[in-house]
Amino acid sequence: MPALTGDRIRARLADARLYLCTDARASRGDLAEFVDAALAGGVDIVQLRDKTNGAPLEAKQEIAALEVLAEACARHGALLAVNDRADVALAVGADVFHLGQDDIPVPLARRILGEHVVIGRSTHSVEQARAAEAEDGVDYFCTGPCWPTPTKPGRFAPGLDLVRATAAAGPRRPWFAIGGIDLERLPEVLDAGASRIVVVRAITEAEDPKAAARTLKSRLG
Ligand SMILES: Cc1ncc(COP(=O)(O)OP(=O)(O)O)c(N)n1
Ligand SMILES: Cc1nc(C(=O)O)sc1CCOP(=O)(O)O
Ligand SMILES: [Mg+2]
Repeated sequence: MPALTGDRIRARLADARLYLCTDARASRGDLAEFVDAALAGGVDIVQLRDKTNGAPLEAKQEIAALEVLAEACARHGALLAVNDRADVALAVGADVFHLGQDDIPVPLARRILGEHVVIGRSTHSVEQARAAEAEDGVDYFCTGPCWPTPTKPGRFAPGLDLVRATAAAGPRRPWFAIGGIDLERLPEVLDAGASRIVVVRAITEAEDPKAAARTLKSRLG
């Protein structure tokens, strides 16, 4: 179970604007410094998403990296997210659990995690976004990719049309635009109607992750 109650996690989710997915940075060996910088720059939610070799991390490595992220998130008052694996989310007391269209069904994740953990869903079409908005147990969803991205190779990009359609539907749940977003493209994403974003490379590949996060955050209102 997470350290915070579900109500407090959901209140923080409602205020969240900048969501970072990072790998474990095994080749650089700087995960603790990196995440500290990103959080100091204003990242609200950090997810460990490591598919570096096209496959997920072994559970032992995943948990070790999540412990590093958990300590930093607690210090900065940010939310910790786990991708794909409900057992791992439970083990590390994650605040947030993220599910794609091909991952375990939301009711099963809820059965494992209980009511306190926030559950998010990836969506790639208007129909999927509508379903995520309506499905019991889903707290937030993401729409994308806004642009084709090497971080998720082979994933068809519905583009900003999906962001526009999602915004026009006026979802009650928090939702994030994802995929190919960086500082230069951010104005187009905001113009399309998103107010929350998920990024990977815009911060993980930045020379100065703190400055990159701070600049993105400052444009997110
Ligand atoms: C916040 C967030 N949004 C989308 C995704 C992508 O999830 P999924 O489609 O299941 O793909 P993988 O990341 O598991 O490869 C995400 N992880 N996080
Ligand atoms: C992990 C992921 N999921 C996507 C989706 O559309 O669901 S796009 C994506 C990768 C986003 O990486 P970057 O910010 O480096 O383009
Ligand atoms: Mg997944």
